[in-house]
Amino acid sequence: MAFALPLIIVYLAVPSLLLSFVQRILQWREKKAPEPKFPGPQQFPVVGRVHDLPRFSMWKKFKEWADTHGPIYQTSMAGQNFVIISDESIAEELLIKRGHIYSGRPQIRALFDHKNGIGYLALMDRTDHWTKQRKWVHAAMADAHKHHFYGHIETETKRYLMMLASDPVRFMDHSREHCGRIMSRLAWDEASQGKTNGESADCTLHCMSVSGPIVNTMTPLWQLPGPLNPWKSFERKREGAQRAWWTNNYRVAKKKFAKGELPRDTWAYRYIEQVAREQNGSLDQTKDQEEFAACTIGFFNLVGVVTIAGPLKFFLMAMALHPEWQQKAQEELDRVCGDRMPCCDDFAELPTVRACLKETVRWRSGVPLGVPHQAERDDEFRGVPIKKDTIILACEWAINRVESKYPDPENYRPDRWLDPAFPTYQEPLTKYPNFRDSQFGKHSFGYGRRKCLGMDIVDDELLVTGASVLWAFNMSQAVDAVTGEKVPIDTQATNSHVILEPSDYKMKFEVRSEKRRMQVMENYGSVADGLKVY
Ligand code: HEM
Repeated sequence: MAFALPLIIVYLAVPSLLLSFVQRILQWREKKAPEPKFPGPQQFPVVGRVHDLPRFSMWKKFKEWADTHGPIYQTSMAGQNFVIISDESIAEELLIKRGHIYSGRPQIRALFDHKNGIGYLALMDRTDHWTKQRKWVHAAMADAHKHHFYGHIETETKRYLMMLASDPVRFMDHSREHCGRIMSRLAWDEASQGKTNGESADCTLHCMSVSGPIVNTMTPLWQLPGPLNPWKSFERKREGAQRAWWTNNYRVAKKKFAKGELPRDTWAYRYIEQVAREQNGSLDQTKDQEEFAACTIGFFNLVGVVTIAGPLKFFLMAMALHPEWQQKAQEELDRVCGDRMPCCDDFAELPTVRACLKETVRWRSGVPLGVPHQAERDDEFRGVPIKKDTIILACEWAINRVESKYPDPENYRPDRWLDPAFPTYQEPLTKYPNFRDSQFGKHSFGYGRRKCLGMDIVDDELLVTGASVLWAFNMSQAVDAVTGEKVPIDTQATNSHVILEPSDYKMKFEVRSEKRRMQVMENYGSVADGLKVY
């Protein structure tokens, strides 16, 4: 790669220098007053401010700049303009009230055709494909939520508890697989694909993240010709395999539907039944129509894996580090559920458990930068012009640390959702806190036309899974066998993906009693026959 550095410099420098030279001449000729600007870090020629922006944990640098430059500031990176927001109400003004302007998505260099294509609902511009897929996913999610996901969350949680009881060391793997199994069951009646689903999601997220392929930051490298461009060939293979896998699952589901063997409580059933209805019973579809269907269901279920696995892993971490909150939540569970594993119907009676979950997502954001929006046309905000294509980042990490709303922001404080003395307290506690429609913390799920489509399942899945783990286990920090010391956990070490998971850490799970162990095993026994394991 010795040739790469001069090449990068040439690619970055020549067009940018030319552009800046021409702009200066034009400004000088027109004797224009400089345009008003938002404050922001000092910019340097060509690079803007890319040189000291870390690819990993970038959100911390954005928070640091917010502390200096305020709740809305601007910066640029190699010619791309950014507006960074660290205040919820400003984010709402731009991304909700002016959602008709700020709801595009920026180009991610290492992916093919995600803005106009059919593969990635969350990364499309507002095309017809996006409208169609978003509408379909929204309706499918709302309908499944009405039935609390048909009991599959509880069934899979019985398996998850058994895995934690028998193989606690691999709790990180079990946690992601658990989330993958639930989504794969709901999508295609194929829970056994949960592990593949998790791996596929993880790899896709790597490719779409700034911390992923270097071409996502050094974008001109993407133009290197064939043999010199490992990123393009990797992506072609990755995307091809993912599409083929989604399409195969869709076709298998279609065959099962035709034979009357596909369960009605799958998203594939919902889709195929609509096809049959619209075509007077015929299931004939062109290759493109099948691929569209496969991507709609495939991406929907892929995005639901790590988005929940990340917060679940941080929740387990928080419980290990905060025995006082673990105990409070367990007392609540013992009172409400006794010897019965918790379920969706216990929602109203478990405010402490919900507060611990909600605080987890505030304390360690699953999407710490938010998902970037892009200006679809020129605009002006507070007298400052915002040019078309500017990327708007509502930095979740910073928004979650606004002291006036979240006092003592660096610490894990579930009481902020339970105690009327805190600004984020909301009544009645039988309903709040929640993820779906709390007045506070809704920024974690984004804004306006691009708002998250998964909040319903987040409420159910995190509640049942989190409450059930607390019901079954005592959790604590691992202890070093040699020194007898607690093994420290780095709570900020993550994979730095756009949707992130904590890095591997160690902790201890002990079944709360022998009786509880028996219950965990019996629960698993009661569902094992109906579970697809291989
Ligand atoms: C705690 C868990 C989750 C968090 C914090 C979260 C957060 C987000 C955020 C910040 C966005 C971008 C919104 C914007 O651009 O303004 C988003 C979009 C999206 N989310 Fe979630 N999400 C979670 C779980 C899920 C789940 C479980 C699913 C599906 C099963 C899901 C499906 C989606 C989809 C499809 C979009 C794209 C919407 C669009 O671009 O039009 N999310 N989510």
